[in-house]
This record gives sequence, structure tokens and C-alpha cells, in this order.
Amino acid sequence: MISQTEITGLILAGGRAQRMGGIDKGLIPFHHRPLIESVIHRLRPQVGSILINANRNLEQYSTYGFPVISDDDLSFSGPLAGFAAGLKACPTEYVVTAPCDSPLLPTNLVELLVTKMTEGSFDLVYASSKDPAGKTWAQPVFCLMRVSLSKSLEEFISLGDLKIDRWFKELNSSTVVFDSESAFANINTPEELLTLEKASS
Ligand SMILES: Nc1nc2c(ncn2[C@@H]2O[C@H](COP(=O)(O)OP(=O)(O)OP(=O)(O)O)[C@@H](O)[C@H]2O)c(=O)[nH]1
Ligand SMILES: [Mg+2]
Repeated sequence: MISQTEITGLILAGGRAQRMGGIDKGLIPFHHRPLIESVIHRLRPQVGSILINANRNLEQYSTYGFPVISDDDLSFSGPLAGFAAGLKACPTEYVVTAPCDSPLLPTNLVELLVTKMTEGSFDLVYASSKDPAGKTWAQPVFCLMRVSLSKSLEEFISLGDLKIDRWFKELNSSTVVFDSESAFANINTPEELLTLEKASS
């Protein structure tokens, strides 16, 4: 079994947030607190340590007391750039990722991903959700991986590919389908921010 202390939680806050007007999304107020605080609150009890991946406002992110790491270059090439930076900096054998814009992430995220990873000796297990019509959706930025995948990811990125699902397909990977779709609700626009605040008040 993989113990909690062997897992680092990597919070992805390095995006451009263009649909939110280009501001730093992890720091926008959600129920009067920076959005990332809701993610820290849910993820911290599930892991041994936390890393924050951010490309702006590094000082403000560092006030949470966790290491803050940035992408290798500031081309904002997507979440895989955050994965790569996190894998390089990770002090433990496993890393689990969560985006800064999903404040209701499952409280059993790590438990279920770990169970799946152990069952099949997978290198990477990502979350999926089911919509009300029963269709399954990948939630690839919620993912547990072995830190030994760092080299594979470096190579993948160096070939110019940035598509997360294409990298997953190259690996010994699997998914866990979570019951609650709402736990993966993510805030991309000002409208979504208001809707989710109302729904979670
Ligand atoms: N490190 C890093 N993380 C990124 C990058 N782009 C997106 N992300 C993260 O990936 C997750 C999903 O990103 P999206 O919500 O699709 O993108 P976003 O950049 O936040 O917002 P949009 O620009 O509106 O698409 C979020 O946690 C982002 O912070 C990037 O270039 N670098
Ligand atoms: Mg998003």
C-alpha cells in the first residue's frame, strides 16, 4: 500500500486564466478567501506535503508555507508544464495533482486513486466523472503518478506535444470514475464563479 506520507499534492495554479480576464485565478476571492485556499483545505489532509505550481504572484502563494515552483519557461504551455515542474521538485515517490480552480474536489480523491494504482501497478491513475446522462468524462488534471515518470514527460514535451491525454496513452495508466460530478466543478469564467459560490454556500 502507498502511504499518505509518500504522496505530495501538487496544486496547479500556473495558467493564464484567459476566460477569467487573465487574472491570477488561484487568488480570486471565493467565499471571501483566495480560491486556492479551498483547494488546500481539501487536499492537505489527503497527502503528506504540498507543492504549489504558480507563474505569477509567487510571494503571495508562498505565504501558505509550502514550496512554490514555476514552469521552466513562461510560455504558458498548459498543465503538462506544471506537471513537469512538479515532478522535478517532488521530494516523495508519488505526486497527486489538483487544479486551483476546483474548490469542491473529492475528499476521497487520493484514497480512490491510490487503491486503483495499487490494484494494477499502474504508473498513473487519473480521475473521471459521470454526467447526469451517464456519460464519462476524463478529469486529467486530477491525477496520481509515480515521480519516476519525470523523464518520460520531459521527453514527451521536448517533442513538442502538450496534449495531456496523448501522454497518458503512452503510459501504463488507468482511471477511477467518481460518483459526484459536482466535486470536479471548475471555475473558468466570472459566471461560473458566481454559480459555484451560490451552489456551495
Ligand atoms: N503550470 C501551468 N499550469 C497551467 C498552464 N495552463 C493551465 N494550467 C493549469 O491547468 C489547470 C487547468 O487549466 P484551465 O482552467 O483549462 O486553464 P487556465 O489557464 O487556468 O484558464 P484559461 O486560460 O481560461 O483556459 C489549471 O489548474 C491551470 O492553472 C500552464 O501553462 N502552466
Ligand atoms: Mg479550469
